[in-house]
Parts: sequence; C-alpha cells; structure tokens
Amino acid sequence: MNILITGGNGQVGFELQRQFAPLGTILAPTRHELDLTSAEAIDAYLQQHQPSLLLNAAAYTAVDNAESEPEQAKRLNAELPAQLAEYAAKQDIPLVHYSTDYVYPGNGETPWQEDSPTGPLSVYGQTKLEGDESVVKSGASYLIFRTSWVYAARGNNFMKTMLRLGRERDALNIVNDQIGAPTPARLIAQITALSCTIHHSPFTIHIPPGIYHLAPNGETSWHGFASEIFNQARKAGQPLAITPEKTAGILTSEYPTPAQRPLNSRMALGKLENALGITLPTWQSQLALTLIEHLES
Ligand SMILES: NC(=O)C1=CN([C@@H]2O[C@H](COP(=O)(O)OP(=O)(O)OC[C@H]3O[C@@H](n4cnc5c(N)ncnc54)[C@H](OP(=O)(O)O)[C@@H]3O)[C@@H](O)[C@H]2O)C=CC1
Ligand SMILES: Cc1cn([C@H]2C[C@H](O)[C@@H](COP(=O)(O)OP(=O)(O)O[C@H]3O[C@@H](C)C(=O)[C@@H](O)[C@H]3O)O2)c(=O)[nH]c1=O
Ligand SMILES: [Mg+2]
Repeated sequence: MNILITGGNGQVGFELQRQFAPLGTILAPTRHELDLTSAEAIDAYLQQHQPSLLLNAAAYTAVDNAESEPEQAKRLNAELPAQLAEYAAKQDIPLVHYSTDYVYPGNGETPWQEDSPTGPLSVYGQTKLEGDESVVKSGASYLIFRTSWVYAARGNNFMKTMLRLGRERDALNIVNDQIGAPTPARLIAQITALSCTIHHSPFTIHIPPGIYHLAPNGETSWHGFASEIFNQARKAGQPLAITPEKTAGILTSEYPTPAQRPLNSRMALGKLENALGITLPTWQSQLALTLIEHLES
C-alpha cells in the first residue's frame, strides 16, 4: 500500500518517513522528482502511484520571505492542500495535513481552541489558513494538526540556531513576549501514526475527522526555550560561550522582522488528548530527547 509523503525531506516529513515505514510503501518524492508548484505534475504522480494515504508535510515555511513571495507561499500552503484534498475526497482516501499557530491573531493570554476565530498576522499564516479551509470543506476524510514552533535533530530550526549561536557568541537577545510551545517533529509524526489505523486495508483515520492542536504540554517564550536549550546542552557537556546572565529577554518590538508574529500562541490540547486517550508530554522532556538525538548524530 502506497503512502505519499510530500515534503519528505523537511522536519516533519522526515520523521513521518521513519514512523510510517513499517506500515506501507513510502513514496517521498524529492523536489526534483515531483515539482509541487505544478498541479499537472501532481495529478500525473497521483494517477501513476495511486496512494492509499496522503501525508502533506510540504509547505512554504520561510515566514519572513513569504511577505515578499506571497505567490509561492500561496501555491504551497493554500493550493497544494486544496488539490490533495480534492483528490482524497474523489478517491475516498484519508489526508493528513499540518497547520500552524500563526493562523491565530495572537491577542490575549487564553489558549486558542480549535474553533477559536482565526486572524493571521502574516502572509504565511494567511496562506496556511486558506489551505486549512480548503481541506475542511473538501469532503475528504481528513485530519489537520495545528502545531507550533517545530524543531528537530536535523533541518533548519530554532534549537539548532541557538546551539550554534551559543557556541559562537557570549551574549544574545531573544524575544520573551511571544508565548507558545516548542514541538519536536518526531512527536508530530508519532501522533500522526497513532491517529491512523493500519489493521485494515484501506487506511482509515480512527479519531473523528477535524482540526486538532498538537504540541507538548506547558508554555514558554522563545527566550525561555533558548535558556532551556543552553541549560540542557551545558548539562550534556557542550562547550558554550553564552552564559545565563548574558541571555537577555527582549520585546518583539526590539527585534523587528518583515512578518508580524503572534504574541499568544498558546493552544489548548484537550481535544487531541481526549480523542487519543493520552496526556501529551511536557516541552522540556521533549527537548531533552531531541537535543540528545541531535548531539549524538
Ligand atoms: N516549522 C515550524 O516551525 C512549523 C511548521 N508547521 C507546519 O508543519 C508542516 C511541516 O513543516 P516543517 O517540516 O517544519 O517544514 P520544512 O520547511 O522543514 O519542510 C518543508 C518541506 O516542503 C518542501 N517544499 C517546499 N517547497 C517545495 C516545492 N516548491 N517543491 C517541492 N517541495 C517543496 C521542502 O523541500 P526541500 O527539502 O527540497 O526544501 C521540505 O521538504 C508545514 O505544514 C508547516 O506549515 C506548523 C507550525 C510550526
Ligand atoms: C535567531 C533569533 C530569533 N529571535 C526570535 C525571532 C522570532 O520571534 C523567534 C523565533 O524565530 P524563528 O526564525 O524560528 O521564527 P519563525 O520561523 O517565525 O517560527 C515559526 O515558523 C513557522 C513556520 C511556524 O509555523 C511557527 O509555529 C513558528 O515556528 O525568535 C530572537 O529574538 N533572537 C534571535 O537571536
Ligand atoms: Mg523559521
């Protein structure tokens, strides 16, 4: 049975390949094998390979660049999921899609619920929201996992940036007024596998279709996340130039960027925990696993 993973070389896609490898034949075409900006190429690929499950981990994730490349962002974040959802509906196969805390407006301090009003502040967030809306109304059997602050042992992410900067610099300024939960790509892939049953052919999704928040428990700021990365790295024997005293918290307004980011990225996790009958782990325990995996790789 063929499982199509788009974006298979990205943070989430790579972990999905690991998790789903025992469950079927993984198709994870690279950019050169399948151009995801071409609707015709995608159609031809689907016709040729007849996948039984679609895992869409491809996206335009460069949040600042999206402000000046809105067409590219829209193609990957809005039009690609719409096309995959249309195919999933027609073929009656499930689609798992991934979304972001950046669809929310970021005001207040209350955690967002899955049905809270959206209000993206950036082109990235706006195009991701358009993708979610197309999937929801497609008629496909779908799961959308809205996650936040994704990092992994490999790929480009905040944890790896901080480890590099922490070795190179003896002082750093990091925003402390954006609050959310850092989520390892591995956790996202594990939860995805838990949510798809594999006892029968064809694949089915065994929690009710819908949008689910997916992140570890607890909350922190980017400054809090960086501080914990440095603490845990120091304990693991990593030589760092940075010290806790020189890891300064700053306001978002002191760190200007092309895209505006939400201050409140807290997401309520009860819907997913209840559906699966689990308690999600804390972000600190998840960092420990991911950091060690990275340091040992
Ligand atoms: N990163 C984060 O902090 C967060 C991510 N998410 C969501 O999670 C999902 C996975 O994100 P993540 O794994 O971090 O993303 P990455 O940026 O790590 O991976 C994105 C993947 O998409 C592929 N891709 C992008 N453009 C094209 C293209 N034109 N043609 C073919 N492939 C393309 C990339 O290919 P290549 O490897 O060749 O570049 C890469 O494999 C996305 O839906 C994202 O919006 C949600 C919240 C936070
Ligand atoms: C490197 C650095 C970043 N920052 C800030 C900038 C930003 O507000 C925050 C995180 O930086 P990043 O570049 O990782 O942010 P960003 O790429 O916007 O991260 C987002 O990516 C998209 C794809 C998502 O969906 C979101 O959930 C979120 O993970 O840290 C500092 O304050 N100091 C620093 O030295
Ligand atoms: Mg980024």
